[in-house]
Amino acid sequence: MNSPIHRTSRSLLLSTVERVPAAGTLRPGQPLRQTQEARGRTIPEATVGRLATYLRVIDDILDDSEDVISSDGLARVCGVNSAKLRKDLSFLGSFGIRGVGYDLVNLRARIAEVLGVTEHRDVVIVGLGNLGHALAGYAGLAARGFRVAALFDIDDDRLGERVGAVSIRSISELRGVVGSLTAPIGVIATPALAAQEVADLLLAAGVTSILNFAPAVLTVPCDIDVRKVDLASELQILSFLERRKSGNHDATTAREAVSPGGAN
Ligand SMILES: NC(=O)c1ccc[n+]([C@@H]2O[C@H](COP(=O)([O-])OP(=O)(O)OC[C@H]3O[C@@H](n4cnc5c(N)ncnc54)[C@H](O)[C@@H]3O)[C@@H](O)[C@H]2O)c1
Repeated sequence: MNSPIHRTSRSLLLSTVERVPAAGTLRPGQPLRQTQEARGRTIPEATVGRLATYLRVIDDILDDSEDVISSDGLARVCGVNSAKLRKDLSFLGSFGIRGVGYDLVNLRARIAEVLGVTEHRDVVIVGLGNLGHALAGYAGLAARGFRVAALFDIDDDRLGERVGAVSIRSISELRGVVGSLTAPIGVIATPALAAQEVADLLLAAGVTSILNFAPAVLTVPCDIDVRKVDLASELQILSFLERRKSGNHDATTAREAVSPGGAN
């Protein structure tokens, strides 16, 4: 692979943006209008992370048959302050109904569009051990707009085993199966030593977004997005912040550096 550059973080370019009418002019159920104005606006990565939280919370609220909520109320249930929520949502357009609150149906549609989950997005999981099984069987994926489209493992003993509605296939089938999907996200749940090899297979099959659970740094071209999930690192950060509570100066001054988003 030419000029490999490892990437784990960047701001996200909002390239297919439409801007909705100004606050007070949007009625519940009114379709969003497209303008040129917001094309190319950059959404900070921390905001994107919080948008996912807002989407989940809005789904819960809509399940309770509420379709309008005040800005303070939405901020409270999302666990952020209302200034931050308003700033985040300003990247999407305006959804406020003056004196009433947010139109949740339109707001949900807009967030889902920005996150690319208006239709189910395919996910393929490689490595169906303990973690892979848990991920593949996680009902929350479907609820949040993702479809487990294919499962792959190198272990012959696992082939054909069903996890939910999907059978585990041989890793040798990955290229053909994944190549037939539309913009799938690849999830790596193999041992660390196999992670780079698996990433290379996913890239060769056309995958451009990878969620890596293996404790390994992946080398990928600069146009590939890699997100890493590391439970142990998160625990280490909490451990670090725990020191802060006991008055440790280093932890106090570095808090912003480890928790820039602060949404969760
Ligand atoms: N990010 C986190 O928070 C977190 C938490 C737990 C585990 N992990 C990591 O997730 C990975 C999986 O953990 P686990 O407990 O499920 O391990 P596991 O040993 O139970 O499962 C690993 C699976 O990967 C398969 N595999 C190995 N090489 C492969 C290859 N080249 N192609 C396809 N499949 C391959 C194995 O056959 C096995 O089924 C490990 O790297 C572990 O360190 C991360």
